[in-house]
Amino acid sequence: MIKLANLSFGYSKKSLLFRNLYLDLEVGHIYGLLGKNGAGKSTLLKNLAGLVFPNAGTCKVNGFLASDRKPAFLQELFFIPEEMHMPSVTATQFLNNTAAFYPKFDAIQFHKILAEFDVPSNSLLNKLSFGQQKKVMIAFGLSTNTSLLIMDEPTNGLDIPSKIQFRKIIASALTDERCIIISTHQVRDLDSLIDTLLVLHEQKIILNKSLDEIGERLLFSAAAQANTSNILYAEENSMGVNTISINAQQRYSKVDMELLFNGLLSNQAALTQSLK
Ligand SMILES: Nc1ncnc2c1ncn2[C@@H]1O[C@H](COP(=O)(O)OP(=O)(O)OP(=O)(O)O)[C@@H](O)[C@H]1O
Repeated sequence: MIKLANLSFGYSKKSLLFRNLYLDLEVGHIYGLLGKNGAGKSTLLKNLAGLVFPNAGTCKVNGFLASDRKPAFLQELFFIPEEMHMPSVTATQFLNNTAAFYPKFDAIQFHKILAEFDVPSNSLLNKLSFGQQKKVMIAFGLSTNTSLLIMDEPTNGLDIPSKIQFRKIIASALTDERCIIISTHQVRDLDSLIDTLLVLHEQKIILNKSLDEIGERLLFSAAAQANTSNILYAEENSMGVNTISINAQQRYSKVDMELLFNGLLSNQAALTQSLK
């Protein structure tokens, strides 16, 4: 559904944010996009949404060049940016004005998600709190039922119960016809939600792997001290040490995304080699 080929992009030609990027993403998945501050996560998402254009290479979504911004491309895409300017209309008025752009929009679903999030549909959007505004856009984005839903830092501004609800609502919205991409710094917010991890680092996608594959190849453990052989990365904490090692015995462990992300930044070669 998404194909980036040889994509290079920079806000100035002299300093590229991405160089010769290749990336294939499919429907039926929830991707989590991680990267350090300034790595270019939001910019990558904007390339996918056709909001900025590559300097070289192509970005195709559903077969359309994102930069062409054809109606058939736009009606299958919903992008929730990190920060939004909300109009002075109610959620119901927003639906009446905007839903027509999305042929698969489901108004019942919209009101249902708003109710689950406990957001009033008759208050002016620009008078809602930041977290409530986010919830309205998440509810709207999900209800468009577009084949591509992109969310940039969606949990930023949500309180703890809402984050739990967010995970539940997103998980239930995934279908075989839909691809959801979520960028965040709050790795824990993606727990039990994403199935594939993308890591953007130093102009490249250095990881694009399902959590199942990661768990097959790597073993994540916590111990009083590092006592396993084949340790690829270790982080000490007050309780002992968290490690990533080669999963030679095919044991099950839950992928610790934060540990893996830190490990990739400090021992990229060994970890990516083990994940090949
Ligand atoms: N419109 C713009 N014009 C020029 N430079 C920009 C613009 N938008 C972003 N940048 C620069 O591009 C780089 C990547 O920014 P981007 O927002 O994509 O990173 P990010 O990974 O999403 O960061 P964060 O995690 O801090 O949100 C930064 O150095 C930023 O200053």
